[in-house]
Amino acid sequence: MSLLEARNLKKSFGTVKAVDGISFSVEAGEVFTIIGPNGAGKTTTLEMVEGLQPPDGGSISIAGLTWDKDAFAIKLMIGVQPQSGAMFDLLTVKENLELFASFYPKPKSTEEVLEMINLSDHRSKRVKSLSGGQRQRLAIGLAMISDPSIIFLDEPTTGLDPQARRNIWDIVLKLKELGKTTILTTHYMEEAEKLSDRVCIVDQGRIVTLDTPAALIERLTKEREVRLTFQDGEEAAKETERMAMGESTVVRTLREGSSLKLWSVQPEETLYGLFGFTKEQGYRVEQVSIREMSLEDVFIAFTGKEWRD
Ligand SMILES: Nc1ncnc2c1ncn2[C@@H]1O[C@H](COP(=O)(O)OP(=O)(O)OP(=O)(O)O)[C@@H](O)[C@H]1O
Repeated sequence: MSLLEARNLKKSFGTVKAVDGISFSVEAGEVFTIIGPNGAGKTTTLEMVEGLQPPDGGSISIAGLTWDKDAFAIKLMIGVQPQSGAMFDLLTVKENLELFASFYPKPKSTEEVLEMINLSDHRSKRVKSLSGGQRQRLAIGLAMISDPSIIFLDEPTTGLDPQARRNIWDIVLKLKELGKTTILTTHYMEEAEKLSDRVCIVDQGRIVTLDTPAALIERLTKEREVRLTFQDGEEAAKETERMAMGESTVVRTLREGSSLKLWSVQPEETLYGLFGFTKEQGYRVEQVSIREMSLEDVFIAFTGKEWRD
């Protein structure tokens, strides 16, 4: 049995089907990420699993327990990152942690949490004077203060700069090292790819696809984009394009001035052939790259839509 099972969850607001039959299971120790564009239904899904919104249909079980029968026991097992309005602005970081700790029978030590969220040096700062990234780290600290086995983080990095985002990633990875299970929502593909054991891509209230990031990328077409830029300008690019079009591994080409893009089913082999040709012709190649596929490509392949962060 999985640690958490959500089956056929549904939730509508008026005529909007926010969640339209979502099912997934999460294993102990996993970082499980729900990713999707704005309005995809991530928060609604998470809030139903967290017991904050009743589903219109479907079922949720956490360690075999259900919200209608075992709400108290589930609340002791899970930690939910509070919305920033739930923190006390005039209290210090440490005081907020101590206050939340007092709600639980066996909380984690405040010192240990301060260390985990890297706010030990800011323990005496009032919450109102924290930066956006520090507030988010405190919110994660508040989610872990009860020492839960499952931690829910709803878009913990939205609106943060890249460094602040990475600091949050470090905390998620530390939680994983401690054997905690983390359920995360995000609309940053890079984040989902870096942190998650498995990713569930949602769009319009439904699961588009669900698997490990590597397996999702592997499922994509075998075509890879190869780019070359020539020092010798347009003529070299044109001639190399003509040669490439004759290669059986090359699917299509696109040239812009002295830059050439081509899509190959065997990019390394194509490159050997191209280099043989350019050397023979005496063309100097300035830049070469093979573009790796990402989760963003998975989203585009499954939905036919462009991804927008
Ligand atoms: N309380 C509510 N009342 C009315 N409509 C709602 C409510 N909560 C969510 N919705 C609608 O349900 C849909 C899904 O919203 P949800 O917040 O779950 O998406 P999301 O994927 O978390 O989006 P975001 O990334 O913008 O937070 C949206 O169309 C949203 O407008």
